Amino acid sequence: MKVFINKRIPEIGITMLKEAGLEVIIPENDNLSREEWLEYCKKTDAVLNVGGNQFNQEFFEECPNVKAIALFSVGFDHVDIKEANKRNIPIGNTPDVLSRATSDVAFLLMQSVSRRASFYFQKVKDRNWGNFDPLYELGQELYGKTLGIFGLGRIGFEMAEKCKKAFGMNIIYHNRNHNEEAEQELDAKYVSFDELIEKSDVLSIHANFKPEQSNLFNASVFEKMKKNAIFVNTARGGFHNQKDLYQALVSGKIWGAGLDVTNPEPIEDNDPILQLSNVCILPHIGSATIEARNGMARLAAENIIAFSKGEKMKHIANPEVY
Ligand SMILES: NC(=O)C1=CN([C@@H]2O[C@H](COP(=O)(O)OP(=O)(O)OC[C@H]3O[C@@H](n4cnc5c(N)ncnc54)[C@H](O)[C@@H]3O)[C@@H](O)[C@H]2O)C=CC1
Ligand SMILES: O=C(O)C(=O)CO
Repeated sequence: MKVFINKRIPEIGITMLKEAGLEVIIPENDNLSREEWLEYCKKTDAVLNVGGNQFNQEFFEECPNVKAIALFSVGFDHVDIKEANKRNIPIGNTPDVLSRATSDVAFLLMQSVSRRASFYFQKVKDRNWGNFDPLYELGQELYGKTLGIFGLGRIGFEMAEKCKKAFGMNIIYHNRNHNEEAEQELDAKYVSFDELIEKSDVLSIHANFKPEQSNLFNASVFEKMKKNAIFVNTARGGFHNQKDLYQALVSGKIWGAGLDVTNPEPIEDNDPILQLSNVCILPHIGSATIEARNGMARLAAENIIAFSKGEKMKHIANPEVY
C-alpha cells in the first residue's frame, strides 16, 4: 500500500510505516501547489496530511483511489466529513498528544498579554529600556480572576487546570455538553454563552471549528466583554472577526488579545493588528514541541497501519464510517 506524506514528519512515524511494509512517498518539495498535491494524492491509497490542505468535494472526486486519510492534527475542519462518509473513508486525527503543548501556548499568550510582554520586548529591541516608572504601562495580575473557556474538551480542560493551579482562577465554561470532570476537579461552572463573555477576565477559545461558527466572536461580543478582558484564541482563526477584534483593541473595549491562530491565516502583511502593543501573535505553534510532534507522528502512523491491516483506526474524526 502506498502512503503519501506531503511534508516530512518526525522519524518515528516514517519508521513505523516502513516497518509495517508500507511504501512511503514524501516529495522533495514540501511546499506543493494544490495541483501538485492533488497529483500525488491521485496516485496513492492513503494520505498522511500535514497542514490545512482542503479535503473537499473536489478532492474526493479527483482522488478516488484514496481510501484512508490520517491527519497530522487533531482539528479536522479542513475535511468535508460528509463527503468522506459517503465513500466510507476513515479520517484519522491526533487527539490528546498535543493537548498539553497547545494549552501551554494558550497559557503563555494569556500571561504575555497580561504583563504586556510584546510591548516591553519591543522597547528593549528598540534600545529604549526606560527608567523605573511606578505608573507606566502596568500589567494586571491574574490571581483569583475568572477564566472563561469556550469549548471545554481536551485542550480546554488542560488550560483550565493550569489556570486553576497557577493562579487560583475561577473557571466558567460554555460547551456543547457539561464536562463532569471539570466540574468536579476544577469546580468549573457551566454558563450560557452571554454569561461567559460578560463575566470572563480571560476568554480562551478551545472549541473545534465549523464554518457555521465563522466570526462568532465579533463586534457585538467584544462590546459585551469586560474592559480588562484578555481574548485568547488557540483554536482556529475563523472563530474571530479580526477587524472587529482590532477595533475592540484600539478603542479599549477589551484589554488585549493573544492569538496563535489568525483570520486569515497566515496573517496579512498589512493587518493593522500587527501594530498594536496589546497583542501577542504567534504563527500557529500550539503543537510545536518535540514531544507533541513525536506523539502526532506516532498516532498518524498507527492510524494508517491499522487501516492497512483492515482494522479500525483508533484515533478517528468520523467513527460513524465503521
Ligand atoms: N493552535 C494549535 O496549534 C492547535 C489548535 N487546535 C485546535 O483546538 C481544537 C480543540 O481541540 P481538542 O480540545 O482536542 O478538541 P475537543 O473535541 O476535545 O474539544 C472541543 C470542545 O469544544 C466543544 N464545542 C465545539 N463547538 C462548540 C460550540 N459551538 N459551543 C460550545 N462548545 C463547542 C465540543 O463540545 C468539545 O467539548 C481543535 O479542533 C483545533 O482546532 C488543536 C491543536 C493544536
Ligand atoms: O492539531 C491541530 O488541530 C493543529 O492546529 C496543529 O497541531
